[in-house]
Amino acid sequence: MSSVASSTTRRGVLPILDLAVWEKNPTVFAEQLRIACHRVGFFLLRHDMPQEVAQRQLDETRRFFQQSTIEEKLSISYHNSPSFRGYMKLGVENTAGATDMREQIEYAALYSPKDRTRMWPPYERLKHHQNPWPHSHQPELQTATEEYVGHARRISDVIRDALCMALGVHRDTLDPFFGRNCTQNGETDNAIEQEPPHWVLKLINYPVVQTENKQDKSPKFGVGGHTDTNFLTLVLQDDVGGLQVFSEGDWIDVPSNLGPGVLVCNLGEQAEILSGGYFLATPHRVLANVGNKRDRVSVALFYNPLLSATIEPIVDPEQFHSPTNNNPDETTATSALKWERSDFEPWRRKSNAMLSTVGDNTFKSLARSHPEVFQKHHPDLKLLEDGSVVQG
Ligand SMILES: O=C(O)CCC(=O)C(=O)O
Ligand SMILES: [Fe+2]
Repeated sequence: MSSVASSTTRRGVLPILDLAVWEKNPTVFAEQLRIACHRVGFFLLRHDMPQEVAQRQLDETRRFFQQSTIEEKLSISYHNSPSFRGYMKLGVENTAGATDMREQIEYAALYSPKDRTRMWPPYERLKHHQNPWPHSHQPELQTATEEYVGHARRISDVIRDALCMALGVHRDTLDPFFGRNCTQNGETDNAIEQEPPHWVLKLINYPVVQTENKQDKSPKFGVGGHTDTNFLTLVLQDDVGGLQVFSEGDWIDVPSNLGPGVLVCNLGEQAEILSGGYFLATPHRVLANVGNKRDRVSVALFYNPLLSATIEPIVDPEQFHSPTNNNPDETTATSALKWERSDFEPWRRKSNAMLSTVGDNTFKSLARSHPEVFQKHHPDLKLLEDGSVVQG
């Protein structure tokens, strides 16, 4: 086994995978991925997009947050978007009851132009044909981001195929959940693809937090501990650091000195369910940016299936045996892992049980996180305690 794969079994060290291995030998890559996703749920990925594309994405993101006036930022406010897209200022999001110390812009997949104002099911209303770009003062943000998303989506498609191989099923098994084919700029080619996977992109800024009031001992986070609800997340980060992963009982630091040629990847709850629990949706958090000289910038692509897809296991957890590895050490490690998995519970939101249809779950999460946008744009709907959305 290569040194890359063996690093996957070292406690406290995040596995590092290389897409070049997938190109040369998909079986070897799938095996490394299987171990990473079963044991850790997080891995670093040397990717194959041009590094300039990734660097430009970070630079344009930083420029937006550092150089725009508040009026320019608010000109693309998510308040004006029925599909919850646009700029969110510091303090509007919270995780586990604490305010996240970050500001962000949220973009998402593009769909065919159509009036979806009062459509049913409500998730149809998330399908927009436009994202709010800062055209007047930073048109480069759109160009950079669309190019970046095209690559990040293509890489996500590859990882999806590799995850199928890792589970011992045919590599197109997940196609009905995601559709196939995407164009370079992340937009839909309707001739080939009726509906795109519902990717969401967050451009995030974690401002330097001044060490405030000594009396206030409550820990602050850029984003508090959580598991992602989507299938796969790709994070491009600058070199400031602060991202941590909960693995084998400890919070471990994600290295931030590897440059824009490396993406941080993690699996979300949809991948855990689709794999019958074999892959982990691992808790992670970002420490508040205290004591650093610069803001931290990251760009997270949340790769989701089609909004209409229903998430259920594609492998039978009872029947499932590791497809390529019969090593008894691995079996022992796996049973230990199952026990440790209960440690994740504090970071799973109990009140936030996953709804099986991707669109229902996505709409519920957005409506819960942004009640004012929900009320403003969807006054005909009500969000019930259990997460269902009803008319009236
Ligand atoms: O900014 C990061 O590095 C990660 C952000 C994250 O985990 C999230 O937004 O879900
Ligand atoms: Fe996350």
